[in-house]
Amino acid sequence: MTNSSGAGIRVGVIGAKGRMGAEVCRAVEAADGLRLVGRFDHGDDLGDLGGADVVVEFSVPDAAPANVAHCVARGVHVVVGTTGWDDGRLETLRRQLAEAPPSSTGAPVGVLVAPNFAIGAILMMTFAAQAARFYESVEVIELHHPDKVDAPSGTAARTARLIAEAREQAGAGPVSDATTHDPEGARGARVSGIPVHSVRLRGLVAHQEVLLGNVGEMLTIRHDSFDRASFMPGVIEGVRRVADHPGLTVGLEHYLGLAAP
Ligand SMILES: NC(=O)C1=CN([C@@H]2O[C@H](COP(=O)(O)OP(=O)(O)OC[C@H]3O[C@@H](n4cnc5c(N)ncnc54)[C@H](O)[C@@H]3O)[C@@H](O)[C@H]2O)C=CC1
Ligand SMILES: O=C(O)C1=N[C@H](C(=O)O)C[C@H](O)C1
Repeated sequence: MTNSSGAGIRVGVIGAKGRMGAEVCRAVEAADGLRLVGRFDHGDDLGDLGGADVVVEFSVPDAAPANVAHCVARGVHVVVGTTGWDDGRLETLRRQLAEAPPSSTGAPVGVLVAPNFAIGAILMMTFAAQAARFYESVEVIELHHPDKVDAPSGTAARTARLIAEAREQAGAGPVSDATTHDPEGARGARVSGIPVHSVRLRGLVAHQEVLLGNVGEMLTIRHDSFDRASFMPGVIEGVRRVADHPGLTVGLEHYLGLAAP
């Protein structure tokens, strides 16, 4: 995509003072054909978004829907990494997109909501969904830095959802679990029927294990982001390609040819 002035893609970043937003600003400034035109954070007037063609949104779950709606209402494409997009929020966003004005090039607006931009994490989710129907038991353990405000992680919620969908399509039953007494919630959360456990530990960045068990065997699929640099190639790919994907796309796998048919 080039903008109507042919000067490459103008990019705005919301949540620009945060851990991810600051990293995204650096990555955009270093990327060929992208120009950083606006940095926005809590309390800033988003206004015309600095004239951006594409906005990258990494703020907090409670703020992201309004920020994205602001962009969409102005015909600006959005790449969203912020978590918290449950079905209700996604449905509202679909309606907003249906009523949105066209982008500066006249094309319909595109929004990419991606729970995780790291290629390994996307592959982990894909592999977990592929494996899920072959195993009696599946559990997800996500491990993050203790400054994270939401649990379970967006990646874990998405993984559980993909696993549950794959199992349902294959006619696999619920995961085995004889627990009837768990007053402290030691068995974790249930997301789409899949147990999910959240660890918060100083020193960690973003990590996840999917454990799949059968009689006499276990398959472990693990991904580790040791540095937020791991998310940047995916974010930049999203910025470059979001205009070619009108409407709402959930998951970068759809841009990479990795999505299940
Ligand atoms: N999709 C992905 O690959 C990844 C997603 N994330 C998600 O991105 C989000 C941000 O994560 P971090 O950067 O670690 O958090 P952070 O707390 O470091 O940064 C959030 C930033 O948003 C700002 N903010 C708060 N309210 C705002 C508002 N109303 N408008 C604009 N800015 C506002 C804060 O001041 C802060 O600078 C989280 O939901 C996290 O789970 C994080 C890493 C990777
Ligand atoms: O808050 C984080 O750090 C991360 N958030 C995303 C999530 O909740 O899945 C992506 C990654 O795990 C890092």
